[in-house]
Amino acid sequence: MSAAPYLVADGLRVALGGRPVVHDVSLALPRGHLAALVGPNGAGKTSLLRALAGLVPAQGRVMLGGDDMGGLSARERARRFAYLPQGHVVHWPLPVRDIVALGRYPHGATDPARLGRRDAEAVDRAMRAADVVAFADRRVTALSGGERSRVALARMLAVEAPVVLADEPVASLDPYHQIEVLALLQRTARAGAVVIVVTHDLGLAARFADRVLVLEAGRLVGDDVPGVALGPAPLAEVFRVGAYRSGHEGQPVIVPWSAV
Ligand SMILES: Nc1ncnc2c1ncn2[C@@H]1O[C@H](COP(=O)(O)OP(=O)(O)OP(=O)(O)O)[C@@H](O)[C@H]1O
Repeated sequence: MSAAPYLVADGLRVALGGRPVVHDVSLALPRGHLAALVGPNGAGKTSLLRALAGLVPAQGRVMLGGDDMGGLSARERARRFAYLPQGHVVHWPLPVRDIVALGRYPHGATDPARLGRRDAEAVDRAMRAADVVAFADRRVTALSGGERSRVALARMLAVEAPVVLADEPVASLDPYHQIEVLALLQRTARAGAVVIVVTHDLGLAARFADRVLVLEAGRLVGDDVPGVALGPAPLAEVFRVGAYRSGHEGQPVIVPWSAV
């Protein structure tokens, strides 16, 4: 695992409706790392992810492996940045396999019924990883909310992009699948991707992230290992909570406990 920065953002600024919502954010993340992006409601987490993926106009620069992302076509960006939007639920009455196959669209696979071997293998890998093989042939509209979330995750994984940006991917999942999905995103990172996961679950962030990015009112106010970025002072100042703190199996345990 190389510690050299791979995804680099320099002075990112986003304004929405004429109001600045991301202020001068710079970060540098190596391949192999899972970063949790945390912060109170409205802090700008979604806006920052979308700016990294080039999905919202932003000032500043995003570099990937030394390449400036500013000059790339939308399709090339879509191959490099797999993005799972917040609360993404698929409403089209299509079979799960076809929805997952849409993840191969940036690679030129425009017809889910006629995938080439590499695309079909990527779709199978993604369906196995997200644990949706059992309902591969069912229409996605006939699945539960949590099952649909995993289909959306599989579609994102099928891109097999070097950067994975997942906005609250475990919000609607049961505890088993929350842990499974974060373990899966951690494995995706270990296999060489940069993974950024937005979450409000500080316990899961502490358990799975190599690094925690703390956003407050559009500014990056923390960027460190979980035990430091989610230490007592930032929890009180940024999140206005006190927490029970311990350790288990070498990982920090942080359970938000009281409003302060
Ligand atoms: N289309 C928009 N036009 C104007 N302001 C917007 C728009 N979308 C979001 N905002 C504002 O931008 C700020 C950042 O929103 P963003 O969704 O990035 O925050 P967030 O940290 O992801 O929030 P949450 O945790 O609630 O999902 C908020 O103050 C929000 O009200």
